[in-house]
Amino acid sequence: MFGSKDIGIDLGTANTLVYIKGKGIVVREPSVVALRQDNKDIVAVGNEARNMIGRTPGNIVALRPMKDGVIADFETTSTMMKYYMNQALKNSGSFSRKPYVMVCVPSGITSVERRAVIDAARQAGARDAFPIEEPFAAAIGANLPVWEPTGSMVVDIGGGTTEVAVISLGGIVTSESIRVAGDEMDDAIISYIRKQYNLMIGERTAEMIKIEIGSAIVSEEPRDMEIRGRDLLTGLPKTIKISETEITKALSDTVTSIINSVKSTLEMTPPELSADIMDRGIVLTGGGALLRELDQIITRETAMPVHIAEEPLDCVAIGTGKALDNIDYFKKQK
Ligand SMILES: Nc1ncnc2c1ncn2[C@@H]1O[C@H](COP(=O)(O)OP(=O)(O)OP(=O)(O)O)[C@@H](O)[C@H]1O
Repeated sequence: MFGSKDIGIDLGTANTLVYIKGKGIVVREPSVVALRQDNKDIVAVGNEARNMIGRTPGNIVALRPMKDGVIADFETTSTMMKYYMNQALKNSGSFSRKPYVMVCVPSGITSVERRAVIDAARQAGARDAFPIEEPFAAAIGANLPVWEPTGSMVVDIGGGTTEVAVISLGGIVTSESIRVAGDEMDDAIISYIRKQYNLMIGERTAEMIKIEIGSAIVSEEPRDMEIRGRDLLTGLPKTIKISETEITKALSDTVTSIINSVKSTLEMTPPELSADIMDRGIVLTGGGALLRELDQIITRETAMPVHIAEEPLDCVAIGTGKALDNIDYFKKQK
């Protein structure tokens, strides 16, 4: 309909993105909320709240309400979603009618929580809201032919979960979801550095190390990096130098879990669809797809071609938005 601006929301455990039909991604912020502990008043949302993680005074807490793929704090999650929805609606001018909203929710949430997210979207001004499964949205966003009778395999590596799915004819044929993804990589780096150097580092430093020198396979010229933390023996701040080789070692268990999940999904895939995947290759989406050499190690271990989607961090949001083109399909499913 002319003038309609339906909305797709990727409510991710690490990042929340809002996509408006015809405009693209209009909100891209971390899924973080800072709350006053006594009365639960919201102090900050998104980037501002993220900068407070590990730095809040006693009465304020900065939290990720969906960390680990489950909604730990449901009310805060709904408030955060409404906040981003309103922000997106405000920035996009007037509407000829209330928008339809497609929400991609973490796969770990229960059906009750799923319904509550949909209700929250309605309260925030949606004409109607529909849930969409994460790997399905990721595959649409990666331009895979999900509606056709051909097998496509997507591996979405987010913050809290890795979702592996084979899709054909508009449905998920086989899938696996594991609670191992970007956050687990950060935790592995934190515990490696604590064990090896007696140095305590925070989540944000661990993520920075992963992005700067993390790799699934050690490169020919391994890089290194200076990091700061708190010496557990003296209690004082300390700077050390760590190498890519060490971080690759720290990440190896996480990477192996992701590879095993891809392998077991392939084992469950009907042969005709496996042949299609062999032709087209496995597509990686989500921020974790950006870990250096992850595509190479999956190719090596599965003997399948592997590609990283264009803009892997945006795939789910774009797919959620594009799914609005097939709104009738989702209405029928509801
Ligand atoms: N260059 C990079 N290398 C490795 N990891 C990265 C890179 N950039 C981002 N990440 C990681 O990607 C993760 C976030 O990805 P994404 O935004 O796709 O997750 P999400 O959709 O919020 O989470 P989920 O899919 O679990 O709901 C974080 O763990 C982040 O550290």
